[in-house]
Amino acid sequence: METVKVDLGVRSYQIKIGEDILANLGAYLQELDIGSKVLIITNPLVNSLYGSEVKEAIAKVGFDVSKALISDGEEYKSLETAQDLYDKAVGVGLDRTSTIVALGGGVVGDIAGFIAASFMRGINFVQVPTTVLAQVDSSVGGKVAVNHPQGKNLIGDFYQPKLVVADKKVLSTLEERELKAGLAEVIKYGVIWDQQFFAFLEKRIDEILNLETDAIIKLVTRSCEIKAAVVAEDEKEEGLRAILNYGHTIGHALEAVTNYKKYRHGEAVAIGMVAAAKLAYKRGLLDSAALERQKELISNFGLPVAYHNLEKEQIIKALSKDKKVKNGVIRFILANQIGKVIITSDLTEENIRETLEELGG
Ligand SMILES: NC(=O)c1ccc[n+]([C@@H]2O[C@H](COP(=O)([O-])OP(=O)(O)OC[C@H]3O[C@@H](n4cnc5c(N)ncnc54)[C@H](O)[C@@H]3O)[C@@H](O)[C@H]2O)c1
Ligand SMILES: O=C(O)C(=O)C[C@@H](O)[C@H](O)[C@H](O)COP(=O)(O)O
Ligand SMILES: [Zn+2]
Repeated sequence: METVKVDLGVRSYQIKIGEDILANLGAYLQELDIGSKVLIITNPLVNSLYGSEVKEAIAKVGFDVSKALISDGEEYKSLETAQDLYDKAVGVGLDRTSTIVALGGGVVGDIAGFIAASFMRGINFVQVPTTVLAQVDSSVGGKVAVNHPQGKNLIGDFYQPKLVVADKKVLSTLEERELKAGLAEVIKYGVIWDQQFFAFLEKRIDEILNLETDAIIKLVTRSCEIKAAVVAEDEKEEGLRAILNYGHTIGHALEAVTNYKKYRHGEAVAIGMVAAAKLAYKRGLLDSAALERQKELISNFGLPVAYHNLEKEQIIKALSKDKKVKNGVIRFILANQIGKVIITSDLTEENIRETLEELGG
């Protein structure tokens, strides 16, 4: 088993990564300083696949375990769903020593974390991510949130889990589209931080798409190491952490204008990364070879590199809701080579319009 530490002083925690480790979950929880009540938050699909195994693993060591199910889909990462979950938390009698376990992808993790952060002003939180995206990104770093109809993750907090347990085994049941969507965030790490990792991804496309254990464990571990390093340096996105938003400025706008229904988060980020690479090329930051390498890797992982049938002006309007906007100015994360990015607002509206035009399919 691999272990990655997220170094945050008293809020430090471990990410355990391995194959077939879910059965040990109860034992891992026993190592934490937590009370007897545990509420697992999951959705019907993940529950049908792993709910019993996880509940049993936790209950067999003596915890008092309940479960809450939320509807499956990004559109349910909402305040309405949160209200149902608060009702459940009160109903099963959680107290300040209780623990919420998020069992699912990023949607479950983000909303379960939001409940953990706010219920009784904060109770224990453990992430058991079951998608590639959640294992490499959303379960780590403490961004918890629900969406507002006009913008992604507009209501949320920074609230760290006490533990993350990523079991490679559960990825075998993922739909191909979900597997590929998660790989967009993995490509992101290569572009923002580690050109060798980017080259590893270019070389191991088939093994990764076939979920070969060595390649996947390496991919999840390296992604978590990079995210942990960034978060340890800037937990609350006062500076550096914004680089984890590479591809998200336009990506989030695409999700919002399509009511969170047309694109998986990773797909929108994939298109957003192509946009960011084109913008960087136009600004003379990035050479054409590095632009092409990004486009090619995104496309080789079966991810979209353009959008279709959307109004450019609507996307531009949605950009103004981005959380990186400061005093009305949009900030972009742009690469100046594979493995290095800068945060800049030095872009004209013309640059953005032109790029959206080119990406418009
Ligand atoms: N907090 C963060 O730092 C952060 C980072 C990246 C993304 N996110 C958020 O994460 C969300 C996207 O997460 P996602 O891509 O995991 O989507 P998701 O949570 O919607 O999961 C995708 C689909 O896979 C299913 N699923 C989950 N695990 C499965 C398994 N093991 N086998 C079969 N099916 C399974 C789910 O039921 C769902 O239908 C977005 O809301 C995004 O904003 C948050
Ligand atoms: O952890 C971060 O920081 C990220 O930006 C990771 C992103 O992949 C993720 O989608 C995040 O939820 C976006 O955050 P937001 O603050 O732009 O909503
Ligand atoms: Zn993301």
